[in-house]
Amino acid sequence: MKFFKELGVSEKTIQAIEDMGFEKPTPIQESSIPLALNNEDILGQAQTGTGKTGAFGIPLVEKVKKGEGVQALILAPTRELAAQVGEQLKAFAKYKKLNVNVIFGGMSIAKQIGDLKRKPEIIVGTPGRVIDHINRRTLRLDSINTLVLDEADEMMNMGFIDDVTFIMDKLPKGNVQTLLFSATMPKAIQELVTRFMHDPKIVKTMNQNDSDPQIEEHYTIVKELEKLDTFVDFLDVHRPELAIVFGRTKRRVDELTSALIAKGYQAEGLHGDITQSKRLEVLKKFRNDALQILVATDVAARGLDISGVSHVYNFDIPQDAESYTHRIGRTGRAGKEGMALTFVNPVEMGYVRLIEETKKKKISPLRPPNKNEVEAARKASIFEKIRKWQEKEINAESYKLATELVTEFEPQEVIATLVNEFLYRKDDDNIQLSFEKPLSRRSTKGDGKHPYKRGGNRKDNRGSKRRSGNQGGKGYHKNKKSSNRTRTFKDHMK
Ligand SMILES: Nc1ncnc2c1ncn2[C@@H]1O[C@H](COP(=O)(O)OP(=O)(O)OP(=O)(O)O)[C@@H](O)[C@H]1O
Ligand SMILES: [Mg+2]
Repeated sequence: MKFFKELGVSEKTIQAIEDMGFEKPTPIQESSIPLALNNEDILGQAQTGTGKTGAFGIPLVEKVKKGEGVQALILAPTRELAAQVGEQLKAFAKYKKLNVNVIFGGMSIAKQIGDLKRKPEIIVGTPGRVIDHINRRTLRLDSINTLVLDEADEMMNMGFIDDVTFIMDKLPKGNVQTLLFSATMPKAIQELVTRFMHDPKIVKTMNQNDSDPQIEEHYTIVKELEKLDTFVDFLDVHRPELAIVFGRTKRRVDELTSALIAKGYQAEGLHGDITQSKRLEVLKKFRNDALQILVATDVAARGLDISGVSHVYNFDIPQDAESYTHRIGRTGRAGKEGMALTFVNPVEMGYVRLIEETKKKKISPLRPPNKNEVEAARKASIFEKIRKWQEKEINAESYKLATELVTEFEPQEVIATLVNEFLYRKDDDNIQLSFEKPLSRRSTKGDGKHPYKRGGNRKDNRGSKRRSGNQGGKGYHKNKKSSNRTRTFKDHMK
């Protein structure tokens, strides 16, 4: 393993990356940086959480010159990812003092126009808002010499391809270096991708053990009506530090979030119909450990790097192996360990097989915890919680109330009542989710075809207002077994 210096990275940038805690390059960085510095086009593939942002970001920061106009454009599929990549690039460029602007929808366009007037050297954005600025002539691409597509296969997917080609057409002809990265690169997409590049170098650092994400992968078979209770049982037994739970639709995310809150968990939802300021606020809370469970659609599947995510749950199984890879890749990052658990309706087993075939890896079955295990875990967590809470200063009012309570009731009775609420609120049978149709049965033999075609509303990330409409309203339903609405999968993506 080499050091950054040996890869041709300058002192200033090495200083910046050392400040970030990077000592040595990861394998994808080691292979990509020298090629990128040599102005080659790169198609880079490496597992989730192995430093692809640095693989394109470090050489890009090296190449860009301060004060010479807009030179690099990085496109990402979601606003949250654009914001995160922007932050990393700013950190890489700290001593070169480059100006990095992040532009995406849902935020004030006037402010972005003002920022763009100052000619940032690097722009990170989502395609929709970038096109907006091109059309308003507030962003000119004629001095761009580097284009990056992060999550390249997603950017070449149905919802984005037209926007991305529109932007590429506006770039100067001839000498733009293109750097395309993703953890997944289905064959069909790879051919498309290379058409946009000049003799690209294909860099794949997949099966190198030291960069393998350490993710323990499991599935559990569960019927739709038992999903919520089983999930809560697993949560109590696993006691995740931070967890991301993926639901198939926006309605599902809303309902699951409300149900978890009603059962006493700290949870918030993230999907394309939530206002942008709320989306950013939720993610900030999650990053700062002020929120334990993030419930999300696939909008959170790609690229997000949040340390402390110990568990990923697919409350609903994703319909293709790529989505699975990205979702579970939110844990087990930068050499850390993680656990992923997928809930599978019996008719969906074909999808587990598809994922196993594509990834050439077995996912092992896990039986739901039994009553005793759940009780033991909940009891243990009460002790743990009380010890933790006692570290905080206890409000004088609380002491006063405690005295009043024990004057009126037996102390044991008071505690037993509180414990009962804490432990058994979770078993409230009245909290139900609307029925969500399982994925349609798939042949378990594997038909050799890649089901890569997906929902047509991928653009939803950038225009949350565009598809508001009826999202199932109130969240979870009390005393309502199933509302059996027939809505298609596509209607609810993101
Ligand atoms: N050389 C390095 N040394 C130490 N940590 C690193 C290094 N490079 C990257 N990291 C850290 O590893 C984590 C994952 O990096 P990054 O987000 O770039 O992964 P990725 O490959 O883009 O993953 P994904 O496929 O999910 O987008 C980040 O927290 C990053 O700061
Ligand atoms: Mg990434």
